[in-house]
Amino acid sequence: MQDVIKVHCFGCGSLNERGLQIKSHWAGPEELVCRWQPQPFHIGHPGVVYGGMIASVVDCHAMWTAMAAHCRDSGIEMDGTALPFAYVTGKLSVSYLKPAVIDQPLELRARVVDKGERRSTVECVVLQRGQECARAEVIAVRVQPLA
Ligand SMILES: CCCCCCCC(=O)SCCNC(=O)CCNC(=O)[C@H](O)C(C)(C)COP(=O)(O)OP(=O)(O)OC[C@H]1O[C@@H](n2cnc3c(N)ncnc32)[C@H](O)[C@@H]1OP(=O)(O)O
Repeated sequence: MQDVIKVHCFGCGSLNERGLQIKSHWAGPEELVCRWQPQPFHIGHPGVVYGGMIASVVDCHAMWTAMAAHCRDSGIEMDGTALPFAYVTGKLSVSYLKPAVIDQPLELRARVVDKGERRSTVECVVLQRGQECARAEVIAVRVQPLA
């Protein structure tokens, strides 16, 4: 999905060479998936991924989930042309359930579970080797495109 909209975002921006360059894609009618391989410098405790990095990946993937779901619901094509809106993070709440090891990829699975006029509540689970290591609830708020 990030292949068609090129941005500088630290999480997903293909134009940010120091960013995480995450990619989110639909995996079924409601769920978006993102796979991300932590790098050795994303470490917190020895061998364990720094929790703030997990929050960052969740944050960006959740915004894409809100954005993609809104485009789908509104019949807006994500074809590379500028979108008439942006989503920003209003709230990000992460529960860390198990340490995530640094040398294995993370899989994020997110979906919109509730939608207000401009707010989308996104639930995201973070899996490693099939085990849930974190779970998050993110509030994404639709705003005018940011310059
Ligand atoms: C393609 C690139 C992807 C980039 C992803 C980047 C992700 C980010 O890092 S974004 C940066 C971090 N976030 C920000 O800077 C946001 C800063 N905050 C703001 O700009 C504002 O407070 C903002 C826009 C969130 C809300 O302000 P405002 O537009 O006045 O909202 P308001 O009218 O009060 O509320 C709109 C809706 O959002 C909800 N809402 C707003 N803020 C919150 C919040 N903090 N918590 C929960 N719900 C909230 C309201 O309840 C309301 O819900 P509903 O649609 O159901 O009625």
